[in-house]
Amino acid sequence: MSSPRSSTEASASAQRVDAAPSDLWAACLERLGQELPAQQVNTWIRPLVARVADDGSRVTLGVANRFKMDWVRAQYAGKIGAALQAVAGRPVAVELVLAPREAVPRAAAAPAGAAVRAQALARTAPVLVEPPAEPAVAESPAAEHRHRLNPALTFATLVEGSANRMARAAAMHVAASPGQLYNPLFIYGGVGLGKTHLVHAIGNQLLAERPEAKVLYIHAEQFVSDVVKSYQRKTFDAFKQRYHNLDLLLIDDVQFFANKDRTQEEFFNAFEALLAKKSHIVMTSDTYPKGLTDIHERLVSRFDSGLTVAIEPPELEMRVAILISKAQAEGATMPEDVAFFVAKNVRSNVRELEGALRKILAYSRFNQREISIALAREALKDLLSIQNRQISVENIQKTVADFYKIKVADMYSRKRPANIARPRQIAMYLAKELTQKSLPEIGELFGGRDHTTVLHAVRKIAAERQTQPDLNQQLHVLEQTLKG
Ligand SMILES: Nc1ncnc2c1ncn2[C@@H]1O[C@H](COP(=O)(O)OP(=O)(O)OP(=O)(O)O)[C@@H](O)[C@H]1O
Repeated sequence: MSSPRSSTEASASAQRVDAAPSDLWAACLERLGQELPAQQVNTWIRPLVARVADDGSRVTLGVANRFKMDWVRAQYAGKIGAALQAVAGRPVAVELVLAPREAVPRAAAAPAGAAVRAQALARTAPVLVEPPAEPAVAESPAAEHRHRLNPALTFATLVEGSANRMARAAAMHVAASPGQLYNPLFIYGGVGLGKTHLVHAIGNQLLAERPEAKVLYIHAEQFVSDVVKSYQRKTFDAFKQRYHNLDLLLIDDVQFFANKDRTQEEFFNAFEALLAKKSHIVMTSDTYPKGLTDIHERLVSRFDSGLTVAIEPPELEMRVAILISKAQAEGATMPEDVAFFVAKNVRSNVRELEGALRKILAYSRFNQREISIALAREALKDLLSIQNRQISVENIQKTVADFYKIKVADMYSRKRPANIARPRQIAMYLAKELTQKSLPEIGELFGGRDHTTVLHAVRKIAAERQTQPDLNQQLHVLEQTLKG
């Protein structure tokens, strides 16, 4: 378990040093080390190549590439400025610049000379480094290509499991060879299952290999709003310039294009232009292409013309692996038995798992207690009681009966026509998935059926879900409805 945050906060505030210019960056790193998780400091801040002005009024930080520059600026510039001010005892200007390549060599390249020393020093010990041999190049906003990627969402931080194996493999293929196979790549699945994470990972991977690639991540709603603005301002040329010249377009939640004819037309144009120049398009949606409503057929058929892959809700073991890995990233250790306990109780999606983990970590830090099942139970008290209250077999039977327009009484009846038997099997499957009830208990609640009948239904629906997108989609809707 990580040490409680409160004690480090106390020592951080006591550590005002009025550092001399030559020690300023070292002191700043030390302070940030107390305020932020070690992983963040080591990944993003320690590798910066710092140059402190002689009078200590300004610190210039060399960043390896634009991508890192965007992230450091958005996430850490404010914190770095505040830490510098705290340790210097007066405001210190912070400037981010692109460091010449040789000042911050890429890991793969053989490092040489002063630049190596600078980087090695910057990585291992918080010291003031010499100014780079060549003047640093301040980034010009005009030259900056804003890809809007979140650098934290990478393949490395995406846990693999059977739920996302195929989508992940296809995504990695696209990142390695964009414009070739699987174009467009269409990824669909329920809420919070990692679609956005996966598309960011594609963009981040491509940029890591080819920093000059023109990559854009955009949410479909933002695309809609760009179309509207271009319409109002009559700036469609600029719009085309922006979207038609990309190497990789990552567009999230295309179901938002429904009923927006002009947007669909512009997207169709961008789509055709990008495919013609062998650029890659990756889309996500909450449903498979033919399940999209109010989107023109010509667009739907194009969505489906490359590879369409689903991301399923993660199975138990994958949920456990995600919890353990996310806890580790936060600098905490989650014992396996606790991870199993949480994963068994939080089944819906990864976003909810993350929420549960955050609660447990905060509860543990606040109370200065080790993470255990008892602590997790207390931390998740509200969530667990809501779940227990909401998902009952009766609730499932009613929801499924409503959805398929049959009578609730048919859930217990002996009737066998397919339009009744199938929803009943679906309800049994959901009862097994979403409640803690045993097979015999479920059988009892379905009109006193044998547990083998329930087992047969559960296996049948689980298998069909893998091969029938329609059924899978209906189950997603039912699950989301039941989980509220
Ligand atoms: N396999 C995974 N391993 C690690 N983290 C994951 C995984 N899947 C999802 N996550 C995390 O879960 C959270 C939700 O994922 P994400 O935003 O990608 O979901 P989504 O499918 O795009 O959801 P929505 O449809 O609501 O936009 C993110 O913080 C993401 O990093």
